[in-house]
Parts: sequence; structure tokens; C-alpha cells
Amino acid sequence: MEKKASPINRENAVISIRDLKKSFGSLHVLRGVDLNLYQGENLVVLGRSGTGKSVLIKIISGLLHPDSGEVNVLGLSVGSLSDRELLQLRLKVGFSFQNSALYDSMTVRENLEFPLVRNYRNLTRKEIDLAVEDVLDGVGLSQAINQMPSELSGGQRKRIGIARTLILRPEIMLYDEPTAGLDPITCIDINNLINEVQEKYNTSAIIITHDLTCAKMTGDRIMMLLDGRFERQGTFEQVFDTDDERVKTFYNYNFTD
Ligand SMILES: Nc1ncnc2c1ncn2[C@@H]1O[C@H](COP(=O)(O)OP(=O)(O)OP(=O)(O)O)[C@@H](O)[C@H]1O
Repeated sequence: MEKKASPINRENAVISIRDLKKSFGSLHVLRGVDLNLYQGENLVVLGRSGTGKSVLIKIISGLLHPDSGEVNVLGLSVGSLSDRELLQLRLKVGFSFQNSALYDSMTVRENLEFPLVRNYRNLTRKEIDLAVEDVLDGVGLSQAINQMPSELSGGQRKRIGIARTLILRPEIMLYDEPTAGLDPITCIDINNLINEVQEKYNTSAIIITHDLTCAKMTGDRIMMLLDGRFERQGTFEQVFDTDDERVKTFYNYNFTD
């Protein structure tokens, strides 16, 4: 169940965030967040529902604007980019959505082609086919190429959703609740896939979750959002080795290992 060590370059932070704040009216969601994601690292962001995990990754990908603070992604300050520069950056930062975001009226092949054709207009038919076949093989679903999303299981849809993000060969993957709504065995399959993606595609990743098995299996490092800040971070054991009642409650209600 423990994650095996990955080659991580701690000299190179692909994402660095300093004193990030974000409120919605009187709701102060992020109250001074600091974070470094190192090249090659799987970083798990844990937190109870509503603590601002999704807000954080939306800010990283430029979908939401922070109130204050510095957000640096692949050497670029996200807040100062033009719309065009932001689109270019988003090609390198893959966002794997909670609901897989597949188009129901398209086959698996068409779903995978879509981001490629939209972003790279000069590709040949052969290049597109090869990219689709490669990424499907990468997520272990070559046989599903002509199926419709409605014919797939929840776990398979999740895999195709990840493949659709991977087809653009992002340097960074942002996984929003990758195991939400899946049975425990399928969760383990998806956790293994996240680790395989890290290894095979050399991605750095932020994995947003409140699933502690997912955190333990996929995280090289874990950061826990508590009251709008990262108050605990380290290995799984380090994060939970505490008398802090907020952390103990989270552990006791979640973990059934
Ligand atoms: N665009 C928005 N406008 C107003 N409030 C928002 C907006 N986006 C998020 N919020 C609020 O910010 C808080 C944090 O939301 P967020 O979706 O980041 O939580 P989360 O930690 O991802 O929770 P979950 O695990 O349930 O997805 C919530 O109270 C939410 O209602």
C-alpha cells in the first residue's frame, strides 16, 4: 500500500505558491497558502469537504483569480499572463476533472482526438491515430477505442478521462478527487494508474482528495488544508502523527485500512 520512492528533483519547483488568499464574500477559504510542487513529485492535498482544495487547483490553472499572493507555474506568474499565454500554459498543465468530463455522444477515440485536434491543427491522421493508441495503451484500455462512454464502467471512464488529459503530454497533472464515486478495488486501480502515469510520462502532479487510501498510495508528500492553510505536511505517517483533534477526527472518519 505504501508508495515506492520516485526520482524527484527538489531543486526545481514546477509550481510555487506564496501567501495565497481567496475569499468569497465573507467566506475566507484560502488564508495564506504556501506550496511547492517539485519536478517528478506526486503531491497530495488533503482536506475536508469545502476546505478549498478545488479552489486551489482552479487558481493554479488560471480558472479562478486569487485575491492576493503569488502563483508561479513552470516559471510563469499566472496572474500576469495574457489569455493567449494562459492557454499555452494550460497545454502543459493537465486538469483531470472529478466527473471525467467525457462527451457522451462521442466514441472513446473521438473523445481522445478532440483536445489534440483543437490544439494542434497541423497533425496528420496517422499522428492522431498513433497518439490515441499510445495513450489508450498507457491507461490499459486499448480495447475500448470504439466504445461509447455510456458502455464503460465508472473506473474505465475515469481512465479515459485521464487519457484525454494525457494526450496533450502535460508536464503537470492536476487530479481533482480521482477516486470519488468508485468502489474500493477500482480506487486502488486508479491509484496505481496515477503512479504509472508519474513514472511513464514523467509528470509532476497535485492530487486533490479526501480519500486516505489514495493519499497513502499516490503521495510522495502530503499537505493538509486546515482552516485555510497548510498546517501539516510530510509523509502520510508524519501528517497523522499528531494530537491535533482536527487531524485525528479526519483520520478516524476516513481511514478503514
Ligand atoms: N465560485 C465560487 N463562488 C462562491 N463560493 C465558492 C466558489 N467556489 C467555491 N466556493 C466555496 O468555497 C469553499 C471551498 O470550495 P471547494 O470546492 O474548493 O471545496 P473542496 O475542498 O474542493 O471540497 P470538496 O471536497 O467537497 O470538493 C466552499 O464553501 C464553496 O462553496
